[in-house]
Amino acid sequence: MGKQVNLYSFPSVETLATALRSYLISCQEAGLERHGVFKVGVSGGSLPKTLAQALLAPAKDESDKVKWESWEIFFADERAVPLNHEDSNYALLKKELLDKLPQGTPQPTVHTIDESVLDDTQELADRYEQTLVRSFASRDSVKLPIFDLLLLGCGPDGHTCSLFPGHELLRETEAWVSPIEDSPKPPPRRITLTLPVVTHAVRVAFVATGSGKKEIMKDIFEEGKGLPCALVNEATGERCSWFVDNAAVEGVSYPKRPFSL
Ligand SMILES: O=C1O[C@H](COP(=O)(O)O)[C@@H](O)[C@H](O)[C@H]1O
Repeated sequence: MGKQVNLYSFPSVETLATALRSYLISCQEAGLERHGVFKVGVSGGSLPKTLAQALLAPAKDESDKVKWESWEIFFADERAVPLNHEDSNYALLKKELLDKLPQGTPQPTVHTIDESVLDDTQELADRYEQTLVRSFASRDSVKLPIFDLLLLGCGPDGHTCSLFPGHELLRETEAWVSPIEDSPKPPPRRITLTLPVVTHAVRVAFVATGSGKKEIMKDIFEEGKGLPCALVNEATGERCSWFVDNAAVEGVSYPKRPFSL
């Protein structure tokens, strides 16, 4: 396992959210410096709620400002459902965060899936890949997109994005976005960023909270076991940071670091 992965553990989700805010602002500023925008991929599951806690807090000062107008938001994975469906990762982000932005806040650019091709997951993935090509290819490497930041979750089975343990998709080397028709977690039909895209990001941050995650955290950090989250750790090393609460890492021997930027 990549020895330098940063594991930050906090006594509460509230303290985690405060640190996550500082981290996001620093990634935002680095993105702005790099290419004048901040390109971030977000996940579904429990992440949007914690993200909202981090980002909806009022700025302490000018240097703590979320520059929403510079944010280009993509989805690390998405379910093949309409954008207003309760299983949609976009709908979740909208409900938890986007709809709660104070009135008058400049809007981020949000890149959603093309709802007109939901019945064909390969086409859905191809069209989302084209969305990435339009945004990334001209400025970044055309071989792989380079996200400024990917915000990922960790499922209780060690999955991240819609990359599941033991699934053949973990061996994908060409596509940027792939379809999956047999997700073990419902709904079964989804699209996901592939592992090479995930591990190519400038920074990767996992957010995992609650005691329900502690067994899988032991597996990921102590044995790896080829779990998708462990594969990301191994490939990204110090570019990867985990924001967890103490409950999620109870009994995990991997050294925790005090949070610093
Ligand atoms: O199905 C999914 O699950 C993962 C993990 O979710 P969590 O609720 O355990 O945080 C999530 O990251 C992914 O985006 C989602 O589609």
